[in-house]
Amino acid sequence: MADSDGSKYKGDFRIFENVDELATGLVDYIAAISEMSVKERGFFSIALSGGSLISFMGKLCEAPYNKTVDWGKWHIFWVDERVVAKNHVDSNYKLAKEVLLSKVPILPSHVYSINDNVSAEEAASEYEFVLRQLVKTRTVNVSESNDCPKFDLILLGMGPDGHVASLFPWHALLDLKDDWVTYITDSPKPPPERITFTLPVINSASNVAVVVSGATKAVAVKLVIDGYCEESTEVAAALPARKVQPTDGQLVWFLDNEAASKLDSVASQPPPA
Ligand SMILES: O=C(O)[C@H](O)[C@@H](O)[C@H](O)[C@H](O)COP(=O)(O)O
Repeated sequence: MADSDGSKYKGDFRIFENVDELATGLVDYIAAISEMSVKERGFFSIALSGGSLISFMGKLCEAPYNKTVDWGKWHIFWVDERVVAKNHVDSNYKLAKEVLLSKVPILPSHVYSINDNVSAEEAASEYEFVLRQLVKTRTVNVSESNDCPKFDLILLGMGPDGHVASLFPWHALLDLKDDWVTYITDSPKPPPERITFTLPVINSASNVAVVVSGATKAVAVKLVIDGYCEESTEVAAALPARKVQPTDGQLVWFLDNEAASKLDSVASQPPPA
């Protein structure tokens, strides 16, 4: 189904029986992009969202990934982060550290967490400054079309309202064109204060993966991918996830059967050989 402007939502869609198989498919994909990025650039720049997505990444601590991934070349960022102390239960950094960062030999200097001692506005500004330095050194690649940072991989979750990162339906942040990192103080999903990448940065990535599981997301998944859902009065085009369309990167959705249960026709496409 196309949007009012006739655009059809494009992407690859991988549907898995259950979350365990989804997690395996996801970490295989991450390991493959890591290997390709390190071979091509000598670095792998990956940006993480929060939520259940991170629990799936725990498989990277297991064989064979713990031995085959070139962890020393990883540079880890956050697509969005709650403006709380880094040891707070709501911190995406804390979540990623417990599940992955504390269990694999990623260099601490390659882990770019926010300054948790300043306001949301200052944290966003500082994070963007750090990012601009890393684009200058090409640790993070740059998009030829708009000078945005071109991450090797951006990992997104999606809320039941179709939000990604900390970009929520109908929010003014969705219209930002020049900022790379912005902030929100009225997040509908608690906690209220967060920093977040903007859509231009997300859509400049070489690879974007949207990782969604569970029946509670099925209506939003259908609205985003099919462009309509009889069970909802929501305007599909307003869902931030439907605005994720990488300019010249690859988009892959990782779905379990429950999240994909209302889709019309997306046949599960096996990963490339
Ligand atoms: O910091 C955050 O809250 C996230 O970045 C947010 O975008 C999350 O990824 C989705 O809300 C999905 O979360 P679940 O997968 O846990 O539902």
